[in-house]
Amino acid sequence: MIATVTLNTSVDRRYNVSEIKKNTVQRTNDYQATAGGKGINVSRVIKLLDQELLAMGFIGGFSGNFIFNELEKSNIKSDFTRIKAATRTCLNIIDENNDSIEILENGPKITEAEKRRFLDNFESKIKEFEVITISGSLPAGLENDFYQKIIQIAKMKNKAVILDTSGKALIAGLKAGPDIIKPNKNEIEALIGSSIDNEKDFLKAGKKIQSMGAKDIALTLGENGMYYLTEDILYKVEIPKVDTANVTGSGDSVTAGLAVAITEKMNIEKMLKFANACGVANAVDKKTGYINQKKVEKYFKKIKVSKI
Ligand SMILES: Nc1ncnc2c1ncn2[C@@H]1O[C@H](COP(=O)(O)OP(=O)(O)OP(=O)(O)O)[C@@H](O)[C@H]1O
Ligand SMILES: O=P(O)(O)OC[C@@]1(O)O[C@H](CO)[C@@H](O)[C@@H]1O
Repeated sequence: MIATVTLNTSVDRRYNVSEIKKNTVQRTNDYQATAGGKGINVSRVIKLLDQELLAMGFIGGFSGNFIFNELEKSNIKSDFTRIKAATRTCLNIIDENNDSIEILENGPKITEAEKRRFLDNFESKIKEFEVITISGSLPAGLENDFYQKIIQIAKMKNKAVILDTSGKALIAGLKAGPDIIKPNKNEIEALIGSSIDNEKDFLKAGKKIQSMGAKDIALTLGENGMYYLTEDILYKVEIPKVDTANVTGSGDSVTAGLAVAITEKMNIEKMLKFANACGVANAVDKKTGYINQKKVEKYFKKIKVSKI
């Protein structure tokens, strides 16, 4: 079974407007609230790919109940740690040209007792999991090494870990040796402090990040596909040009695809095609963190993976 860890869950609110304007009231009928936070998107996509999973993390307040109920409706098993503070809300406002503004709340304060309850519960369940995905920012009150602690628990039992986070949480998480990290361009540039403009730049950055503890690095590049670096091989993944509807959650769909690929023991080239097909399928759909299996199959056939 796959476990998804979302410590900073969120009610994601999408608003589509004709034009994003300042200093005026805008009304719309085209809006939606979804259960979100990166790992919740990962959970939904894993479920849409027909894999068994357990969603873990923190939820609190009405917004936390919303997330719990939405997962129940989708038949996604969850085992959240309830917190006193309320789960956050994140906004995504999209105009007719698909330009968007995202406003992300930092998230609730987690207490010492809540932290302990989560870690104890995670540790008690670890033997049930084959792959663990860990996604998103850390809510307030959690130290930067919290993901590191979770990964250490997983690696003690030889479980595969995919980590998708940024900044100090990523730097600390690397120390515990995640099997795959999934940064996007901004995240990897922030991590190494220089820009990545070509394969050579990525190879240099990737080797440095591997020396910090990561095994494989999946660098997602939006419409430009992905680079994937293992211990000794750099792969380039080329994806088809598509008309996008909402790219939010595409990275999470890639994480879901990677987790499913590991569970199904796909070879690396198939895994890269499959994960990117999930990313593209999410990008063409209006819903956040959502894929249609038929579209995944369609894009899978159009994706090219080459060794560099
Ligand atoms: N405009 C696009 N057209 C086609 N495919 C896309 C597009 N944007 C993203 N994808 C697919 O999704 C993958 C992940 O995208 P991206 O690099 O934007 O991730 P991300 O920034 O982590 O996303 P998010 O944080 O919103 O989940 C890409 O590698 C690609 O396969
Ligand atoms: O604050 P985080 O956890 O980094 O990001 C949260 C978030 O922007 O990521 C998802 C897209 O990947 C959205 O559904 C969600 O609201």
